Amino acid sequence: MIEIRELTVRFGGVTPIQAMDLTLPGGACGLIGPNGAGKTTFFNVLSGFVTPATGRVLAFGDDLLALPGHRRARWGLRRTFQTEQAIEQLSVYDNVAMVHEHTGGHRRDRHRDVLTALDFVGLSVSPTAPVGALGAGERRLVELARAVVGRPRVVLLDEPAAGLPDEETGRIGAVIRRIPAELDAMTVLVDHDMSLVSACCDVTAVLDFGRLIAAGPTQEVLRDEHVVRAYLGTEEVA
Ligand SMILES: Nc1ncnc2c1ncn2[C@@H]1O[C@H](COP(=O)(O)OP(=O)(O)OP(=O)(O)O)[C@@H](O)[C@H]1O
Repeated sequence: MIEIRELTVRFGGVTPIQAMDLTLPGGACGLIGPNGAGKTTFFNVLSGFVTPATGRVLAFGDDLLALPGHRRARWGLRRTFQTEQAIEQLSVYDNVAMVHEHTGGHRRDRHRDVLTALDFVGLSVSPTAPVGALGAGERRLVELARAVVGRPRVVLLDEPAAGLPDEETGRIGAVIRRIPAELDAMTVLVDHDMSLVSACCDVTAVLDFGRLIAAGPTQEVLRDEHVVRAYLGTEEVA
């Protein structure tokens, strides 16, 4: 569970998050909103790239903002970024092992944990293959493997299937859907693809230019008239 209280972020005159109060109950959660609504900024606050002006974030009761960024990773906070982070010249294995090391995984467990993560995401290429030689869908699976290796507790996913065709997006969604039950970690998915959000998230919150405008069971939220208006004018969201 993540509890956000009175969270405000300011960049000069821009306030991308304003007095946000939100409880993400655990399991599979979604966060949606128009471009510039503050979703990535929210992830940046949780992962330590941005310091908020005010507010508290409790993750499973722990005061996340009191921990420096590297301690949050060791605590079990993981994230993917809109742009791929894997290093093209390094192998699939080394790219995942690097995160295992950074997040405090024991060296003696590394081989097993890296192969387990690759198996979990269903990556069928050789672990020794350089990431630069992989196709777009496989590279996104490497990003997911990096986010789940070891012992994640909260996995933040920022448009994890961006740019992929529907079939490969479905494959990514199927992996994300398994994370809460099989890895005992909660997921928070930020995405503009409402079919992916519907498929992966039990509950969804909606940000609109710094303000939380809806939160609840995903199917109800996607039908909410305020959400439909904020997101797409008068059209249905999904
Ligand atoms: N480091 C920064 N300095 C100044 N302004 C910033 C910074 N980071 C984000 N912003 C601004 O904050 C607002 C929210 O941006 P953010 O990237 O969080 O939105 P988003 O909801 O993730 O959008 P998208 O769906 O396009 O990824 C935008 O107006 C953006 O220009």
